[in-house]
Amino acid sequence: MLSLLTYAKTYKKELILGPFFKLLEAILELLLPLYMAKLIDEGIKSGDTQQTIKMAMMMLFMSLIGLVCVIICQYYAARASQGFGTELRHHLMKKINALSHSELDAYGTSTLITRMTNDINQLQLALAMLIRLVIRAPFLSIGSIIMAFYIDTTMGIIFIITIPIFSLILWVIMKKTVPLFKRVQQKIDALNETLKETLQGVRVIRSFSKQPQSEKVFDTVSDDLATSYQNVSNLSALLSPITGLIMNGAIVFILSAGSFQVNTGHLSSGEVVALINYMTQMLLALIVVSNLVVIFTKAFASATRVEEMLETQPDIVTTEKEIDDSWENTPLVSFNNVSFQYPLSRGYALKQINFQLKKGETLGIIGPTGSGKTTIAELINRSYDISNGEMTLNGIASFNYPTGKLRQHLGIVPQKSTLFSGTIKSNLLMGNPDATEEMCYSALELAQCLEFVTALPEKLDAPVLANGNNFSGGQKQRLCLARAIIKSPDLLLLDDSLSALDYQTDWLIRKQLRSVLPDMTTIIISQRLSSIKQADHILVLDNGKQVGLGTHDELMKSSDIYQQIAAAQDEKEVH
Ligand SMILES: Nc1ncnc2c1ncn2[C@@H]1O[C@H](COP(=O)(O)OP(=O)(O)OP(=O)(O)O)[C@@H](O)[C@H]1O
Repeated sequence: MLSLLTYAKTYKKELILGPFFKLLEAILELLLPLYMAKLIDEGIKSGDTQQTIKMAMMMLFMSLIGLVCVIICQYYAARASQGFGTELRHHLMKKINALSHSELDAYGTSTLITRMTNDINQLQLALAMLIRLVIRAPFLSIGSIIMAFYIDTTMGIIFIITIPIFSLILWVIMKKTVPLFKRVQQKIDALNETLKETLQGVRVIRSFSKQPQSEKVFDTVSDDLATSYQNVSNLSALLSPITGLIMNGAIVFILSAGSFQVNTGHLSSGEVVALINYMTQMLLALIVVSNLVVIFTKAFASATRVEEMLETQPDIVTTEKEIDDSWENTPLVSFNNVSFQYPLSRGYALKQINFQLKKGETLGIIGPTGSGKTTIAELINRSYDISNGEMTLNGIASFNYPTGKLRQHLGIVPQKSTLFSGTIKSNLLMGNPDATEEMCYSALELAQCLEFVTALPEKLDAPVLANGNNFSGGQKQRLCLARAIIKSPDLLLLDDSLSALDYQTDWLIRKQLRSVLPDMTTIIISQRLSSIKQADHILVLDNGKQVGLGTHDELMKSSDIYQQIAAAQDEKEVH
């Protein structure tokens, strides 16, 4: 947990001055009961009005100074804790962006969200409390004991006896709550996961009228979280009454022993009032300590989860070597006996794949569902690294190609169209932040979406809802294509990304791409033969194996599977 404090290093001043001002306030608070005793013994009891007013004014003045110190401390605590949280979130986001797809799959989206929000909030709270209370509370507890000894040794011993009893109770409760807090965090992850799935699939759930079942699943997960919270709360709730019981018992003892000592002349009544004040101060300080224990227990569980992420070493290693970044080399893309196995999966998704692609050429990839087509795109993008064989891009072995540089040359249109909330323009600028309006319109024209975008009243500034939910499947695909084209990539990868379009639009897009960007190397993954028929090379996959490579005419003679696909699609077109 301490290692995370490095993210607060820019707030050294706040981390030192915050506790310092709180300490000043605690010293003043510790002196107040002494003045109270003087006010009673030397002022009220002796009927000395001047001394009473003097002491009262002194107490008021000290309280006002204390108030100023508290305000300054709160300010520093807020600055440091919020700044620390922001810094931590920034580094966590950076780490998430550096993780490979397999690592992200292993964590899951929900836990990433919980760690980014709930866990960092807990850590922010812990830092604020550290500044505000971690010195003040023990200082007040110890100071109260010293002041009690200063007034009367016997009374000081009563203060001392309460400490180990209290600490034992704290220790027992803490030992039991730490694992429960960890469980609560896991349940929050589970709730987020269910919520995410339900919201993402809300249309499907409604279309199948499965709302009652979906609510039942949600209720189960929600009840589970409530039960875990209840278990923790039941234990934590024991803290206040137990500490209150012990301390109030001690006050009763002070009162009875004190009244006896007042009668024998060993203590003044003002000193008994001061002792009760010190006992109350210690009581409150110890309750604060117990609350701090709860806050730090939660923060400890959160810190472990945040540290785990920050310490994860991305399995896609990128070197910073100087490389030839020209994308003029031949072959531009080469697979040499490439095999690949997804982490945690049993078999190979791709086995011994071989093909070469020159600049400006087009490769079509076809094959039944699950045959490994998307996996090839994932390997080229270095979302995953190959397991065996050799893959070169621009003549450089993939392992040596820094991912950041590599991806600048790629334009990928994924199978699942993903748009982000904002405007059409903001989505296009993701492809090329420097693109002018003219470039935006040219890309939209190439992707055959100029017509529907210009028909919108706001045109390029038309709003895009989260996931592009205000556009049709085909419109989303074309906007994603425009986003990829606008960066003028050296290699365009279309992963079944024109499937929602009619044959005419699909054909028009390919024709336009060929005539406007003749030098662009393209890989078209498709289930439709018509989309890849014209390609310079066609790779046929079946169950991860390469079962054909050639032109359409060659494959029509040599590949059984290709012939079967052609026959099936011909038949479909006839029907
Ligand atoms: N993230 C993953 N983890 C484990 N296995 C995966 C993962 N993604 C895909 N696979 C498996 O790898 C194989 C190839 O999947 P891939 O997505 O490449 O097929 P595809 O030919 O693109 O299929 P489709 O035409 O349906 O999109 C499948 O058996 C699939 O179950």
